[in-house]
Amino acid sequence: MASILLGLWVVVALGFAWTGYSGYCLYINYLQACEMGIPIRIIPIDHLNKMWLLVDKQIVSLVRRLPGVLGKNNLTRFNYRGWHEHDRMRAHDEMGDAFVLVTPSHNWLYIADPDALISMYRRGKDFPRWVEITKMLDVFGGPNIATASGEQWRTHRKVVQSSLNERCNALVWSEAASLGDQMARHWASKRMFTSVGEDVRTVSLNILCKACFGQSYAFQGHNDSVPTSPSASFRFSLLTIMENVLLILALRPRFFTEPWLPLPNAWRELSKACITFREHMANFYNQKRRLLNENKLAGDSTLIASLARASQNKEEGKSLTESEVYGTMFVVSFAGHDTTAHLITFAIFYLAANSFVQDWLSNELRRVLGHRPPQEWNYHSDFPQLKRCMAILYETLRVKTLVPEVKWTSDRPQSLDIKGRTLTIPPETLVIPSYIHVHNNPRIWGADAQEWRPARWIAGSRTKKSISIHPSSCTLSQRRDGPELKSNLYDDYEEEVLLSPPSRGSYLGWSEGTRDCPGKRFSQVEWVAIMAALFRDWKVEPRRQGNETFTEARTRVLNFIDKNTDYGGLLLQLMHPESLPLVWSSTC
Ligand code: HEM
Repeated sequence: MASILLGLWVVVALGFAWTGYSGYCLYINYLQACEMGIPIRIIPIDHLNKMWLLVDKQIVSLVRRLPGVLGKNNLTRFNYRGWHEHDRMRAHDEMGDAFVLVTPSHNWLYIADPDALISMYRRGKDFPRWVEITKMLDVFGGPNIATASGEQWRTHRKVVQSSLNERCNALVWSEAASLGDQMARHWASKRMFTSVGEDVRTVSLNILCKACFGQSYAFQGHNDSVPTSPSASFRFSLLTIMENVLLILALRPRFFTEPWLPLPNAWRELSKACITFREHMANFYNQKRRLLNENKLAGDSTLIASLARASQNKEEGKSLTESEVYGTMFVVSFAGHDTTAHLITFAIFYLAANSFVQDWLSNELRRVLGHRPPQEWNYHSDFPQLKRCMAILYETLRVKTLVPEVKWTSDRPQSLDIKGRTLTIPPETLVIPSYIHVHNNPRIWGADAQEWRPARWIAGSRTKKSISIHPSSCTLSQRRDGPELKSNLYDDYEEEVLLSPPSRGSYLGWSEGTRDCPGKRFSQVEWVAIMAALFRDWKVEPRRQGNETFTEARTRVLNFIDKNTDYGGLLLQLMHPESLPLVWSSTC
């Protein structure tokens, strides 16, 4: 009894001590934030407190039920993952181009001025990535390309970039076209389907496995897939890990593999997945290392071959440890497949709600690809012509920017000009590009900035004069004056030009500066080939409910996208796409 009381007393005392210490840190951070002279909001818990990450939304939704200010305050507005997705433009509209959220751990400075952002990206040394956030990704080894900094990061970046080359892109193209085609046929065989989220993830993971790890898998639809072969189990283990990524990042894989812990069955499955994933990574790596030692790796430029070479490199500053190799394999798997997959899922739902955009897209696909089967599509000649496919990618990533970024000032104060005023930012301040505000700003994108309208990225003959100089010189009104989609008037294909973003700093989908996304081209090639395979000969619609008209169904889909956009794990995604059934049919 005495020991229980003592235990309770210790817990309560620790609770008080922690609260007192948090309050003190919050006060110090508040004083520092005041020095910037910009609007301030105070929140009690840091966004990236690991335990908070697991329960933030549940707790906030409970607190919201309380009456008055108890339920409506800074905690319920700003203190959970993805708050900005729900708040949209409000915060910056209320507080201007820069404001700060004060937490006990750090001050979070949000910036929405594109000029200030681009100058921040250009000064990569003054505003490096805050690797503490990505360090969570060192779960299967590391440091890796996403978590290292300085010289160590440069070595990682060179290795990864050297393998994500044009040869890799050509491989991505043919694999994506073939798998996209298999997926389209699978959906057509069901006609009504709900597995878009899982199937698209399978396809994008298979492409990544082929292009980066040299492992080829045929498409298997969701529920049809049983991990029968050792190779397929790699894919399943990675998918299981991705689905539970937050749990793994918070508790680490070791927790799940401790045999003596009484874990629920679902967690035991996760434990198996972690072990299997590790075994596969080791097999892939050892296989390449053996080939390298036997001088049989020449001509293999896959990521895993480059990693094996780097691990055997004896030159100082150019070699990677085995743990770094595994860390990079995991991070590239994570960064390279969920991103594209979530974006394609959004696009399929947008297209289901916009049949005239599907017609616009398939006109281009038929003109460029004719009746050629996917295995005859050519990366070098076909890909650059599929501008409408790219427009749909740019537009989807504009309205659904998946990857949140965090930079910081490290151990020094930094100054940054924001709309003609120089802001002095204290050391250790986190700096967040407010991409939602930048990407939805009507002053940059026009009055319809909040709408998903891919044609804004295409300039046609009516804008020919300005586009013949340079696409990015196209003005806002010329962008708005793009091809009239609904009537499909526009057949003067020769003159279509894919536009660049209106100005630097106005489009942040793949980030900017030295730490931008090295997989940008990979994802573009993958996207275009999948879209081509899906929409040249097929179309998608929402399954109608009762006597619902097309317009009513369209509104339902658009509302569904709005309501279900959230951070499931670390990325923005469409939650529960399976709850809105779609119909897939041939247009031939
Ligand atoms: C549409 C798909 C994609 C989007 C929107 C995207 C976006 C981004 C963004 C915004 C960053 C910077 C994150 C930060 O600063 O914290 C990033 C980094 C990264 N991305 Fe992507 N990405 C995509 C696809 C890919 C693919 C296909 C790969 C690999 C095959 C990849 C590999 C990486 C890696 C390794 C990094 C870390 C780079 C570094 O720290 O130097 N990404 N990505």
